[in-house]
Amino acid sequence: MVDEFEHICTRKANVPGLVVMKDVTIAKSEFVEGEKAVTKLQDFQEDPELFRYCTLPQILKYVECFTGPNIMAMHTMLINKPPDTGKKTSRHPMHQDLHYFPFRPADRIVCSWTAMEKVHRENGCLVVLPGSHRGTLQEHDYPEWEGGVNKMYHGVRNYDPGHPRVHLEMEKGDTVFFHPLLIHGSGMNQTEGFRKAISCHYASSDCYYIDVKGTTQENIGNEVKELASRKYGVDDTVSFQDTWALRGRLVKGDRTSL
Ligand SMILES: CCCCCCCCCCCCCC(=O)SCCNC(=O)CCNC(=O)[C@H](O)C(C)(C)COP(=O)(O)OP(=O)(O)OC[C@H]1O[C@@H](n2cnc3c(N)ncnc32)[C@H](O)[C@@H]1OP(=O)(O)O
Ligand SMILES: Nc1ncnc2c1ncn2[C@@H]1O[C@H](COP(=O)(O)OP(=O)(O)OP(=O)(O)O)[C@@H](O)[C@H]1O
Ligand SMILES: O=C(O)CCC(=O)C(=O)O
Ligand SMILES: [Fe+2]
Ligand SMILES: [Mg+2]
Repeated sequence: MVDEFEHICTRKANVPGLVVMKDVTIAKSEFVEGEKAVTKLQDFQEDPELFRYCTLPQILKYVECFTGPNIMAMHTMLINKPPDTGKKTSRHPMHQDLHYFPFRPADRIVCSWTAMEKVHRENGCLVVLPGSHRGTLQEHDYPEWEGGVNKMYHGVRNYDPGHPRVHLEMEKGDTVFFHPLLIHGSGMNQTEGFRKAISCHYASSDCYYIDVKGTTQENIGNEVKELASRKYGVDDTVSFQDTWALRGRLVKGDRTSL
């Protein structure tokens, strides 16, 4: 999967629908080539080699406990957290993934996140607020960071910095499964290496879409729709829900609703 990542970065592989995202400070500075420019690959569901991650039986065994037998891969990412440029933009603000998802119920959604190498505090491991998955969805917005923030890196507004945190230091291949309401983020990468992880958000295909108009999710819904119209030229008839229905891919069972 590391090889496939490199092929994508050097354009030896071209994957329909895949979004290659650069760190904001790297994108706005001079040209950086290949994988060193890439912060994250998003939506690799049409890449056979990377999508193999989403179908691994040793992962689905646990996913099925939360989703039941009809399992959709709704969101796929390969994160290549770069060495921080000094602006602290390699951080990911504390957030709840449910903010991005116009479907419910939350308990039928689960994320698997696998370390592709040793992750620790120095290279920016995941940080979680234990127990926060028992709360509700919070208001999210861009954090006020001096050095800039990556596109769509919304964070929880007014979260309690005094809440206990747990740093998830992991060995290569270790996998964490977490609830979409769990407040989490990741720190700066203070090493010279790129910290790689691969993840998939699964949901039961029996989940249903919700309308985010008038909710705290309206801001991200509008941002995603703007991106879809800029990138694919689609008009306003393509909804926030549609952008998810188009990207979601069945991994097991039947596609009943999503
Ligand atoms: C169907 C579609 C669906 C998509 C849905 C995604 C939903 C995901 C939800 C789930 C999320 C789960 C949780 C999460 O992971 S949250 C983080 C998720 N982030 C994204 O999904 C980002 C998606 N990608 C984009 O928005 C675009 O590809 C960006 C904007 C990144 C590049 O744009 P484009 O491809 O057109 O490239 P360009 O080279 O022409 O640059 C244009 C301008 O943008 C500037 N720029 C470049 N890089 C960045 C950056 N990192 N931050 C800020 N700005 C950036 C660049 O300097 C230039 O500005 P200027 O110099 O003109 O001022
Ligand atoms: N959708 C989910 N994704 C990830 N973890 C989950 C999800 N739903 C529940 N969990 C976690 O799985 C474990 C079992 O959950 P369950 O709700 O069955 O038990 P519980 O006794 O209510 O525990 P808790 O009070 O910690 O939630 C708990 O640790 C819970 O936090
Ligand atoms: O890998 C990380 O740093 C966290 C990424 C994350 O939480 C997300 O993209 O939703
Ligand atoms: Fe997240
Ligand atoms: Mg419970």
